Amino acid sequence: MVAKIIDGKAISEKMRAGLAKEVSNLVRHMPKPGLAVIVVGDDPASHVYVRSKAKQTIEVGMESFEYQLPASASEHQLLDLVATLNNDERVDGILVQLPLPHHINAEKVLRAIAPAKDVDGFHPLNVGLVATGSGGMVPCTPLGSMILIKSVRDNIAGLNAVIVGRSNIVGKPMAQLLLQESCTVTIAHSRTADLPAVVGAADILVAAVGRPEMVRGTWVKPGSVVIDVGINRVAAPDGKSKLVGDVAFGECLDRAAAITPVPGGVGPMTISCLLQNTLRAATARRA
Ligand SMILES: NC(=O)C1=CN([C@@H]2O[C@H](COP(=O)(O)OP(=O)(O)OC[C@H]3O[C@@H](n4cnc5c(N)ncnc54)[C@H](OP(=O)(O)O)[C@@H]3O)[C@@H](O)[C@H]2O)C=CC1
Ligand SMILES: Nc1nc(=O)c2c([nH]1)NC[C@@H]1CN(c3ccc(C(=O)N[C@@H](CCC(=O)O)C(=O)O)cc3)C=[N+]21
Ligand SMILES: [Mg+2]
Repeated sequence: MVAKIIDGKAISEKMRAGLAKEVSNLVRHMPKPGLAVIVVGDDPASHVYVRSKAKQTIEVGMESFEYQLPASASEHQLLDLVATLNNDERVDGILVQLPLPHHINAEKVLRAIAPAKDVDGFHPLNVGLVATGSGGMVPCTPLGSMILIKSVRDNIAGLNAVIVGRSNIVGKPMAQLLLQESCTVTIAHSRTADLPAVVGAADILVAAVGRPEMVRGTWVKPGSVVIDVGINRVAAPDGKSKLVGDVAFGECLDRAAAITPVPGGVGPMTISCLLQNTLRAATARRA
């Protein structure tokens, strides 16, 4: 078997072309949808993401507002800025880039974002709505991963889905979406006994661990769909660095039915889903 490589970059570009059309229709009768992104501190990786988010936001015809606070910014300052943006009519979506510096309580900040503007889907109200299948803003990375799964499998009901990783931003919401689609869902984590055996039962595998190429090809069930969420920067032979996922991609090519690459898989989908959530927030809020 030769795995189909799922082209997240191409699918995300198509999504944005569709969003751009919708936005151009919308702005005939309302102001441009706006996305505000707040970064605290000067982590270079965060800046790369935030720049590319801003660029793509503008490309689909929306307004981008960027806020940079120093690493020394207080929790109070950040909460103040969130409150200002909650009340800013031009702003439909608010994203606070994670992780935050340790002296800031991230949970408190996420709860301060107006749920209607919570385009990350991290506010407890949206987490609850998604968990009960009652709507709510769906977190971007799981949403994008689900679109990639659907691009290769029409009906996933009854399939065994295994997620490695139980974070609030990827693993847990991914489990909710797969359960909603009637998969039999297993969530594995650092305390899981015999991870290779658990992974080996997966018809759909989602790896969201943050450990370069931890999932080996021999673990993967033949014929499965492999979604690699991991983004890990590692040293390359040429002395530079490169991105690799949480899955040993090359080892899976003759086992999996389909697999996402890193880069060019889930990452670009995350940003397109963020823009989709922003458009959704704008239409809902201004209706
Ligand atoms: N493509 C994209 O758009 C995005 C990519 N990412 C990437 O996805 C990866 C995961 O991110 P995130 O969810 O935030 O990470 P976290 O660090 O929050 O969570 C990692 C999870 O992996 C589990 N884990 C760690 N080591 C092992 C192990 N040896 N065996 C099994 N499970 C293990 C942890 O278990 P435990 O809970 O027991 O500690 C934890 O649940 C990262 O590489 C990140 O960069 C993240 C967000 C978006
Ligand atoms: N509040 C919040 N929401 C997030 O959604 C969020 C966050 N904080 N903090 C950081 C993580 C990570 N994340 C990525 C988004 C896009 C790519 C992406 O586009 N990656 C490209 C490669 C980019 C490169 O070359 O560095 C790819 O995989 O092809 C990666 C990672 C969103 N996150
Ligand atoms: Mg997101």
